[in-house]
Amino acid sequence: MASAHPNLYSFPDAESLAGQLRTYVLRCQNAALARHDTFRVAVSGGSLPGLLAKALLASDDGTPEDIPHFSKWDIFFADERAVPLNHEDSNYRLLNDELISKIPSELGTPVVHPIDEKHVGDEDPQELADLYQEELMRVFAGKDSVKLPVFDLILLGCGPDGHTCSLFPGHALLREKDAWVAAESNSPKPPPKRITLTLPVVTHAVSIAFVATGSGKQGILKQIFDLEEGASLPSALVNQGAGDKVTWFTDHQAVDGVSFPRRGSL
Ligand SMILES: O=C1O[C@H](COP(=O)(O)O)[C@@H](O)[C@H](O)[C@H]1O
Repeated sequence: MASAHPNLYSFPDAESLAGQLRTYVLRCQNAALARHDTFRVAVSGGSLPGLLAKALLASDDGTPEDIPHFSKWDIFFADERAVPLNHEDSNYRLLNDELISKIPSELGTPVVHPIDEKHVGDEDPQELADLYQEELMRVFAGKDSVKLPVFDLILLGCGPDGHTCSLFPGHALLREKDAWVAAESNSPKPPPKRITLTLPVVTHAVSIAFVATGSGKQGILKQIFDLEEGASLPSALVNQGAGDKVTWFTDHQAVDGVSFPRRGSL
């Protein structure tokens, strides 16, 4: 368990949040490119892709640090629903519609790693999860044996029940220790069948960012940051496991009533 605390930021509106999210993501990108000339990022669905697109499709400020080098990006999904890639519930489709399809050609084209569509109709999503884990192993491990992949950045959402990725409160998947990708057959939020990165993979990343906005997140953020009873929620477990590697991007509405100290600028 990490001893340091997560970083909590709160902004007045989506524009200012998106501007700071851009700075943060591009700092992670630039550090990763300096380390290994590639940027391996996992992205969630829900409200995140829209804000991420707002951040990354904005004009640059003219400095070399402020340019997304998408041709160096490997984009994975922090979780995905067991539906075809063109389905309205697909996180791939959402990210593609919001961001990937709108990237100007001069910024390059990322390598995107979707789930294997052939298995979305399976009764049990385990094979879908296993195949996605194999894809991660191909990229992160090659011929070596690696205990856990090291994402440069994982971008997360936080549901009003405290779930993140497709890790839901009280589910056995929260205790998974070995698998990199796990199957969820009974998601309380539809659709029920999904795959998800596991908690050890999420907390092992170099950097982890949550984006949570709006009054609908108020109650759960208070539980996660201020109250003992929130300690077992999946998003709180990420805070506990990764400490100051975690940065929360919220708006004032979402953290209204939260006592945990927060800042307004990176
Ligand atoms: O079902 C999901 O929900 C979470 C949270 O979504 P949000 O709209 O409340 O931000 C999301 O992070 C996850 O990827 C998605 O599959």
